[in-house]
Amino acid sequence: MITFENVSKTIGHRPIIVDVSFVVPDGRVTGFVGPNGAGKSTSMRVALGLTSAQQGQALFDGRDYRSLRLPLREVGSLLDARWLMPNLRARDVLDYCARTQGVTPRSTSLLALVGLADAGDRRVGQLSLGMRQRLGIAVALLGSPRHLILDEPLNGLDPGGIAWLRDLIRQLRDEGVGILLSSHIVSELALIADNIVVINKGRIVLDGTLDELAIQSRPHVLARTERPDDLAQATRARGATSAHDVTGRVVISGLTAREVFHVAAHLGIALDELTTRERSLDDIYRDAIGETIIQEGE
Ligand SMILES: Nc1ncnc2c1ncn2[C@@H]1O[C@H](COP(=O)(O)OP(=O)(O)OP(=O)(O)O)[C@@H](O)[C@H]1O
Repeated sequence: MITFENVSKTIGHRPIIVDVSFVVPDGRVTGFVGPNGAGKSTSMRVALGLTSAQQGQALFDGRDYRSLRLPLREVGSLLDARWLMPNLRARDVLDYCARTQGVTPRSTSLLALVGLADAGDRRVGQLSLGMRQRLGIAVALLGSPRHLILDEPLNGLDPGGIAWLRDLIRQLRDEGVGILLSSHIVSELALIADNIVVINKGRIVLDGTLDELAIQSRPHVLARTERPDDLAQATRARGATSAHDVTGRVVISGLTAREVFHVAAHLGIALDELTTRERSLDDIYRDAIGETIIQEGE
């Protein structure tokens, strides 16, 4: 298990991550999502001992990364595939990392696993971004680690590569590996993650299983009328929550479309549009990061 315990990091006077706490359980995929600059990479870099935090700690089964004697055997990571030495051949990168980490070299089987069987003799600098991502994943898997930290691993992969990596991640999860996987796109994570942790402006703003988040997906009724304030007020009087979206529609939760229709009819409010919208995981995410299109009514 990976545990982030109240991790805070400031650069200059600027808080970069603030009191970050969450758990990456074994045998689960934890999706780590947030907008650009939210603090995902910094949290991962703190965990991997690449940068220090002023407060708190991240532990792998209770141990600090820097205290691990042969880290590659316990923690695999892919932060930025551009770091890979450009002049080395792909096979040599794997052999070099294996030798320095006390891990049995198995470059041929790993290159095959990540779909680079024919590229082992090519220099890293000649590989495409997607191919370097695949090589980086091979490096992460060298020591058959129990924990994986993957920063935007789907970047640069073509649709076939994305499907391949999802399958590989599921397979590793089923073998008991605890995987922390970052992305900007929550719907992309929903296809693979068991848990979702949302970070925004350096703070964790949502943390739950996909099932827990699904419970929050209450449907909304959207109504367009020339008397939006009257309709919003009338539905609130019936115990609903109502707001206006940026297109001027009234957004009502807590009543069905049929009930909204009756409220409007009772007051003689003409409706130009009445629809029900499920709240997607993306809506919940956007609410959490304060990007929702819904503005609270008066
Ligand atoms: N070495 C640094 N010096 C100054 N600011 C930094 C440094 N490293 C990161 N930051 C700032 O910290 C904030 C968080 O960056 P971080 O890379 O962790 O975000 P992120 O969520 O991974 O973003 P992205 O999705 O764009 O990769 C950003 O505002 C970034 O500019």
